[in-house]
Amino acid sequence: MDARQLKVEAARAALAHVSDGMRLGIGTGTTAEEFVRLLAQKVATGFTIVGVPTSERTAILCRELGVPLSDLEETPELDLTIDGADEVDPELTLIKGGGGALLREKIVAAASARMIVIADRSKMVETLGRFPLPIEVNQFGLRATEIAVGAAAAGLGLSGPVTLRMTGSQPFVTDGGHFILDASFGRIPDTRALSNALHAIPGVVEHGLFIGLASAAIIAGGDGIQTVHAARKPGSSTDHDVA
Ligand SMILES: O=C[C@H](O)[C@H](O)[C@H](O)COP(=O)(O)O
Repeated sequence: MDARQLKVEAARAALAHVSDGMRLGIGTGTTAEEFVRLLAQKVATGFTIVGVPTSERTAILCRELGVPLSDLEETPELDLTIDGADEVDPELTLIKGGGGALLREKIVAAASARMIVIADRSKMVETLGRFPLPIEVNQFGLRATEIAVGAAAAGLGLSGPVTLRMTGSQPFVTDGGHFILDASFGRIPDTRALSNALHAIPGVVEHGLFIGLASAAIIAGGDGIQTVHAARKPGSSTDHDVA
């Protein structure tokens, strides 16, 4: 099975958790897009859901395929969010934001009673950090924020290049109008400490560590589907908690 087929299988397994009438957070990225395609097929047969997209990109695909949409103003509490991830560890702490949607994704996940992550097995790691950590920052004071991010990491014994994400010759701009710094710190043994340190920097809008948000991960591999459940009650401890 190729990588795309694995994403489709994870998305298909997640669809089984979607019930008629649900208020659904809809993620961003290539895996989430496979979910949208399958969801649209179900909607076409009369299945009723309302979706809150986590990016303009996802909203466009949903509209094209006829998936009914709402937003968090109209529908501030969601039953379930289905989203992809860049890395997933055994505790279901995630790195997200490879597609630049981490801020809206985190807001939507936090507004959901449950979050199910869908991914192919290549995203499972023992310790997060192989994938550079996306950090969404205000455009104002970019250089100062970049230096503060490096210093915060150094305080935790982490180091590595922090680079401004580009699209061609221009900085990548998120749906919220911010920039993204990609931080290649390598292994992140204490995700909560890094989360707290990054949140203490005024120019940091949000970061791509999702702690305590995922309830389950549906992981597709060549040998089938594995569902990993979170050990703790989701929402009881989030990445905004002080350690
Ligand atoms: O900002 C993008 C998101 O966090 C994506 O969910 C993540 O990058 C995974 O994307 P993909 O399914 O394309 O690997």
